[in-house]
Amino acid sequence: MGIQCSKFTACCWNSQFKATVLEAPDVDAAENDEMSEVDGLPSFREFTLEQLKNATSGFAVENIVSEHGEKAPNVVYKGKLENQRRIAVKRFNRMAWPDPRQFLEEARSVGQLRNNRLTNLLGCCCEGDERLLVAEYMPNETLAKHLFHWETHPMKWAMRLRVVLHLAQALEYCTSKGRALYHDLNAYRILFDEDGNPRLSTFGLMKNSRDGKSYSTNLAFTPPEYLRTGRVTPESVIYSFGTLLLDLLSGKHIPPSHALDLIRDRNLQMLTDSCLEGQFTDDDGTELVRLASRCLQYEPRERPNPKSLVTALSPLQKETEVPSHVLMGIPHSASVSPLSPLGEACSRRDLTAIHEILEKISYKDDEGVANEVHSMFSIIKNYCMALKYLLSIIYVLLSTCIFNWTYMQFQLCSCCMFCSLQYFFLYSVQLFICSLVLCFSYANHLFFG
Ligand SMILES: Nc1ncnc2c1ncn2[C@@H]1O[C@H](COP(=O)(O)OP(=O)(O)OP(=O)(O)O)[C@@H](O)[C@H]1O
Repeated sequence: MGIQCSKFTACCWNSQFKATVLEAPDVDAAENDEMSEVDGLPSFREFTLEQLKNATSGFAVENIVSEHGEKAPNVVYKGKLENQRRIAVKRFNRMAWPDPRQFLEEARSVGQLRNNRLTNLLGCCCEGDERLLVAEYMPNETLAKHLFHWETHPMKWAMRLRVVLHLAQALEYCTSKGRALYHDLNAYRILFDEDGNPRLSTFGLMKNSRDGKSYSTNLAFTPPEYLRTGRVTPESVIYSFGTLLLDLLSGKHIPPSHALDLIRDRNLQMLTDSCLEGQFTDDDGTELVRLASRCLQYEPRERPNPKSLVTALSPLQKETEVPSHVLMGIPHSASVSPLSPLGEACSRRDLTAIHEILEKISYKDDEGVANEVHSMFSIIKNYCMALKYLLSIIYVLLSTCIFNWTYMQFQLCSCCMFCSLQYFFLYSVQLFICSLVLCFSYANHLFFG
């Protein structure tokens, strides 16, 4: 049963949350393999700059999707490959990856990951000064948009729980594949796919560092060890996971120190999003606050690992049978009839694309229709030919009769045998010549078409 947030303030909070950190055993490889199956996704490849220029209409401004595009040194574009697959292209600043080999090595390594909790990396491009990454395109915006800048309705509690579980599963998968270091984990790195399911951006797995240990960050709330050493570790990622739990609980990006103060003072009403009133129980609220506190431990070793996050979050899930797009209230791609490539080309009024598609597809697909049309035309042609011969015969017979009648009027006398014979002879010659003409034109048709 749901409770009011004020009741939630009475939830117990004590030092046991700080003291106990249950570390789950290492991730089971078989389980991960099962999770990593992604149907119909091509393997990682290298693209030419020309291909990515074509896909993004020459990196057109209207294709920029980065929500903080003007300020950010790296820009993300949406685009479409020749095979109509939609992609997100991250174009790095020229200084980001000076060494092309290092960039390629990193991209190829991240490109081996395949999991439906990730925006999988489809390829990269490394030509001249250009460094580009290509990932699956996520059409339903970022967590930041849905959590902090929602327009129609706030994100439901059940969906918030699903987001953190998917995120924990994504981190668990990456860790199991030796990529535990995720950079700048924040609400802009979580994107929603066409089904409204949350996914972790693979762009956060690619960051350059001169010494392989020190990284720059654009996190608003950095882990304490980063402030001390300038270095990030897998435990730093869990700290950022804790800040994301606070984001989801509060609907705001509040400083962790402030949140921990509120938790210590048992002032949880201030911590939780007022939009969530009545949507969660005491126990669930307490459990999530407890988990956030564990992730935000000052000592990195006291924070949980991704596996134990999954274990803790799985039983909290609500409305598991309801699809994400329903919980999110977004239109589903399956309910909108997708346009065929030809339909899309027509809607864009792209004559070149229409011509190419017709050349590629129509000639093959419409071969049967073309054959039928062709045979229909030959039948009509044959009928026309027959009609032509019939008309020729009628014409010859008629003209012969007229000729004979005229001839008789002027030449014949009524009793002369000679005249009768002459008449018969002329008539036969005319018939013979007519037959010859007909035979000749038919033979002409047969042999020369
Ligand atoms: N696969 C994707 N599909 C759709 N949009 C994406 C995708 N990946 C990223 N974006 C958009 O681009 C924005 C920037 O993504 P990115 O991962 O580059 O973050 P960033 O903070 O700019 O990274 P950095 O500063 O490390 O370069 C995201 O917030 C999102 O709006």
